[in-house]
Amino acid sequence: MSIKVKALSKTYGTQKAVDQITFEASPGRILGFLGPNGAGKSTTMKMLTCYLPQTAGEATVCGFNIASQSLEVRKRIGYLPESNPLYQEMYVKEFLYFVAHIYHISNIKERVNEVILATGLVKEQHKKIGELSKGYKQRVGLAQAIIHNPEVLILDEPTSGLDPNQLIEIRKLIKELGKTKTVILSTHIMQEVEAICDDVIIINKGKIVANDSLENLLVKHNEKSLEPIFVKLTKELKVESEM
Ligand SMILES: Nc1ncnc2c1ncn2[C@@H]1O[C@H](COP(=O)(O)OP(=O)(O)OP(=O)(O)O)[C@@H](O)[C@H]1O
Repeated sequence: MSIKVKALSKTYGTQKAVDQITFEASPGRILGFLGPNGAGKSTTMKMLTCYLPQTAGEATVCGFNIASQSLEVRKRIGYLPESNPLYQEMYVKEFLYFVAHIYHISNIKERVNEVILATGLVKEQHKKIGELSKGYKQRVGLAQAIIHNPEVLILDEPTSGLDPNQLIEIRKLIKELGKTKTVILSTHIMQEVEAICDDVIIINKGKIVANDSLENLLVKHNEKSLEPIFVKLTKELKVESEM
């Protein structure tokens, strides 16, 4: 297991954003992290990537503790945050060189060219990031997440804003990466999970309400697709009683 999460919680003031979640993720599998708006997905990802300290519980990434060994954890994780903050004034290639320097990558020129190719940025590599379309900015975000060849990839809504052609390309790339790495991705697109994920966690109001392989989940709920399962497990009780 490269990610082990045990009773991890995050409280903002009095609100429990993440409430004692426990799960594991292993290499060679892609884990889809689903939940309605505000369920706690981004908060969980921020804790796993050491951007946010947990309130309680613990987690390890590749055997390193997220609270006490954050440097070791960060070395092994590639993270695409939800808002994909990029330096708008930098050129694509310049930015990737900059990130590669931070990670002390030895063969920088070769590696930057590799990720530019892998993320389909060849034509845009000499543009300023601020001048790119949303989809291409997303690709730059992915490129910076994989540049140090991390064992674990945490991708917060990696395909949001992509056109259907880009979507297919990026999903193909994530699927390829998932063959050897541990990938956790959050998305609101159920078809995306069905297309690329091996395992599924559904989180609702900070608590895990489903944690299984995609296959098992469909069998257990006797459904052919994920959407009705998601709705059943996350709908408001009020709505339920009205039906
Ligand atoms: N910095 C913060 N301060 C206070 N509350 C926060 C903060 N960040 C998130 N929250 C709250 O924590 C809860 C979980 O938010 P989070 O962003 O983790 O949800 P999410 O599942 O990623 O949602 P979405 O699908 O909308 O991106 C929400 O109720 C949110 O308002």
